[in-house]
Amino acid sequence: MMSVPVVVFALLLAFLSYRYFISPTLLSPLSKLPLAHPTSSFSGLWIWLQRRRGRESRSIFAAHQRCGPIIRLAPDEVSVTSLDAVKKIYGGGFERSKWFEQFFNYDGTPNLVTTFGREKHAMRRRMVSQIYSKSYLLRSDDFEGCVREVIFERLMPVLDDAVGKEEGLDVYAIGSAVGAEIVSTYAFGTAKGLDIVRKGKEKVRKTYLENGKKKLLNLKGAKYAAEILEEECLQMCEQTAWTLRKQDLQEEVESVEPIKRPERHGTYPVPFAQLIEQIPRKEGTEDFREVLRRAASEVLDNTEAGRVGIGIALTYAMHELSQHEETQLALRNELVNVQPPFTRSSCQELSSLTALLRRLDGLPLLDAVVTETLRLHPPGPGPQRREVPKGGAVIEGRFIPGGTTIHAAPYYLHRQKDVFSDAEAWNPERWIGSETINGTLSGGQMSNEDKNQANETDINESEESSKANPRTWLLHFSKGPRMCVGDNFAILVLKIVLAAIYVRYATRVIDDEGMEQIDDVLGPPVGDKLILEFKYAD
Ligand code: HEM
Repeated sequence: MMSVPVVVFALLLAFLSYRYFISPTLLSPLSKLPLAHPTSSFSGLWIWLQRRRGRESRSIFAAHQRCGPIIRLAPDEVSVTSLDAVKKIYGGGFERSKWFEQFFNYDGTPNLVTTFGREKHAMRRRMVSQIYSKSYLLRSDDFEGCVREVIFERLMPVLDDAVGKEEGLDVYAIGSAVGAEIVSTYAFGTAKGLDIVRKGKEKVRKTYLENGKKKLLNLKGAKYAAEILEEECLQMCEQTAWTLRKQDLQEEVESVEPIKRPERHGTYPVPFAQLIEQIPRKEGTEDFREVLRRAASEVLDNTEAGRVGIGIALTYAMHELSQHEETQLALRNELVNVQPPFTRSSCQELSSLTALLRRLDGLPLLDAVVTETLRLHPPGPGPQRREVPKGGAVIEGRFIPGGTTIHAAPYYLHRQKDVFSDAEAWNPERWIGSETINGTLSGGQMSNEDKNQANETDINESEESSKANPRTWLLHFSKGPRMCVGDNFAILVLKIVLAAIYVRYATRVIDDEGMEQIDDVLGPPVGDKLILEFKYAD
């Protein structure tokens, strides 16, 4: 006769073996999928280790090359590389996985990234999608004002100062600062938004960038850094709200007793004004402090997206151009031929910057440089996690149960050998003459809504015709209803900054040690810097 403890132990062992080994390995619908690693069916250890060692995307890519377009990484995690699967997951609007909860700001105050649930998300997205659309930006005096101030009045003197200096300039730092500042000034107006780019702001710039890095990469002191950034952003919200209120009061007074209206100081805070007007009406929030916190959570997330996304893309575009002198010359040639001329001296005096932005947006080589940089060096190269909806879904002919984490990643979609020849080479030429989702080469100006439709069409293309149109494989802004809402903003900013730089300066590498991208969800340079030499172009 077995004693009671032995029976209990045996039952427990049987239950654990069933729950954690037999069921996931033999009975789960996922058991038919190829395994990224022999242990993937019953353990998440392998993929956890790859993540810890900073080899996530490279390891998953290698596993796909061995095992095909759909693989199991862990008992409840699947990765895909086929376009059909991407269409279903992202075009079908699968929810973001709980992993994204780390992007809440202010103790769980949501923003667009962390708004779960289709309807709630669509409602928040409608508040901002129009003011970030290309058609809006290219007609906006406020966007033009931000570009003029941040790029021509604040950035250019810093670059002029770097000319001829032996120590060169850290382009990763200044590019990240430009990315954050242009989003922040659009959100709060040039008078109240971030001011970290210009000469004399080196100390605040360094502190801001360090706090951003600590928060995002969860480095030592991340919590404290996050609190500082949150407090700073909330203060900008409070000051901007106060300015808006003063303007309203002023207008009330003026309508009774007309007096000369004072000049408005700086640009209008477009996204912030939109958020504080819409959040109470659409989300039913009466408490003004809560409205401010929600607006701050949104703007802080956008500003960080600008710092990271625009910062990384700018760094790699300039690194590649500094190594490809012939492309740098061809780009300058394209820029100096823009009519009316967009030359070194006319930059600051351009009477209509918007007209210039439109022309720059239509330049083939500039567009190709940006697209190729985002293909080979996507700022977020890693997996874009989604959750299979309740009831499950059929992906690549396999049934995937509801609740499974599923994803694709730009890193391996952008390296498909049968789509991109010589995929590891930076070759902007591959995009010249190719069709475009953003409508840039055809000179069109699509709104976000137009583009979402184009994206749908693009999502509905067959695998065969998609191979002929490599743009359909690009995932750097994701796809579908949860794709990046700032994509047009980011592309326009990248184009105007690169144009303003390369029409005026020539750059050369001084120190590019550690330029490989961190292999994680976000991919800044491992060395955390890129030092370039600046010279005035001939
Ligand atoms: C080159 C620059 C940028 C890149 C590569 C980029 C990339 C992305 C990607 C891949 C996503 C989807 C992430 C996922 O679901 O897994 C995303 C979402 C988002 N991005 Fe960007 N982004 C960039 C710049 C910006 C900027 C400047 C803004 C500021 C407005 C912004 C705002 C957002 C927001 C709000 C979302 C969430 C959209 C939603 O849930 O509906 N991004 N971005």
